[in-house]
Amino acid sequence: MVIGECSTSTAPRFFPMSRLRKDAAGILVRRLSLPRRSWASSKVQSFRTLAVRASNPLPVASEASAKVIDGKYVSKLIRDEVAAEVSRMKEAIGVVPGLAVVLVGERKDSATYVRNKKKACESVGINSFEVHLPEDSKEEEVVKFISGFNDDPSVHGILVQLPLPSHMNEQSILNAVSIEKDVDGFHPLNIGRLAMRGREPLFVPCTPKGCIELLHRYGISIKGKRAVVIGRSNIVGMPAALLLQREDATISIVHSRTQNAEEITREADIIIAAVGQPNMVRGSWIKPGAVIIDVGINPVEDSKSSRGYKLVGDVCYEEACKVASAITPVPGGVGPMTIAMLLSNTLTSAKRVHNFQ
Ligand SMILES: NC(=O)C1=CN([C@@H]2O[C@H](COP(=O)(O)OP(=O)(O)OC[C@H]3O[C@@H](n4cnc5c(N)ncnc54)[C@H](OP(=O)(O)O)[C@@H]3O)[C@@H](O)[C@H]2O)C=CC1
Ligand SMILES: Nc1nc(=O)c2c([nH]1)NC[C@@H]1CN(c3ccc(C(=O)N[C@@H](CCC(=O)O)C(=O)O)cc3)C=[N+]21
Repeated sequence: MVIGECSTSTAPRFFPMSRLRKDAAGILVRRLSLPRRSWASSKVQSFRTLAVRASNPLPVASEASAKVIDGKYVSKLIRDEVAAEVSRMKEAIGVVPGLAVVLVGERKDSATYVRNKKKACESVGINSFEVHLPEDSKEEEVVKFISGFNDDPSVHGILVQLPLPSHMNEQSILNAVSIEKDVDGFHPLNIGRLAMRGREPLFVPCTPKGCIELLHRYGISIKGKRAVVIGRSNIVGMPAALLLQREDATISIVHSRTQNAEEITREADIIIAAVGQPNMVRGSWIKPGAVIIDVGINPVEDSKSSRGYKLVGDVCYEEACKVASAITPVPGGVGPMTIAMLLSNTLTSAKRVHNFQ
């Protein structure tokens, strides 16, 4: 068996993509023009019923198939909104938001992510700046570039691509990013404010923010729900749990030392999986009707793909979609939302510094 393979038995009944797209478009486009809390349509309602069932499980037929939460589609909507705001701002006050990306080393995946971020900036009219430093750079050199971007008024957001080479102290480098330009939301002051009642961070980390945005845009209520976050990293799991808590969910966090991960996860109405273990969450871990947000991006061997590998999530999609009421795919789920949130945070930063409403 290939590492990370989960179910190869009965093929699940997927919604045809064309129908799904149409469905999602019908729901989401309408909702965008309304305040978030009053997004009400019969389609939203019927979807919500599915999600709410989670707290009162009903038997699910073997043919059951979860709704696909289409992150690619929603991220496109958000990018269109950002593009419209960027051009409105440019016309009104002549300011174009700018994002600086700092890449250190030669990791291929990091280089791809940075290239994608650059393309995404271009697509919405945000200026992008990039510095690429060699693997053996000194920490002070990285900090010097960050300081330059901190002082540059045409830069409104700074992102230091992670992971950094192992000889570098990630903490001191991230601390060097001005909190006003911390569009990744990784500065301890931003995270601290996220954790405190009545305090507002300047920026919320992009991936967790993207997860919550997907739940909102699909009309899935969070308040009072039991949510389990699998993973407690500083960049995904921990801020995801804090955000869910701010949305009035009751949270459990599962990590590598958790003894009864499956049992705890099976209690959840909402699962956010951010582990980095291909297909770890199996069908048996999921309460019928639960909503699943799969953050994991794991390359697994695939001789059928021209790249020699394919990307899979932390959740066994084929099994999960027979039990859950809704699920994000990998790819095409949380990943594109992360980039959309980065663009949105950069726009917010530029608006804030220029006091542009
Ligand atoms: N879609 C997107 O935009 C993004 C996707 N990712 C992906 O999300 C995944 C997680 O990323 P990241 O948070 O950075 O990863 P980290 O490796 O930093 O954290 C992984 C977390 O999972 C926990 N964990 C590891 N193994 C197990 C296990 N067997 N059971 C329970 N918990 C476990 C770890 O526990 P412990 O703390 O005890 O070590 C840790 O808290 C990766 O696949 C990554 O590629 C990441 C960022 C953005
Ligand atoms: N400072 C910093 N901020 C980050 O936000 C950050 C980081 N460092 N380091 C690495 C992780 C990972 N990450 C992803 C972003 C987009 C996709 C994405 O768009 N994925 C596509 C697939 C892309 C493909 O096919 O290769 C998808 O899921 O559909 C994935 C992963 C951001 N991260």
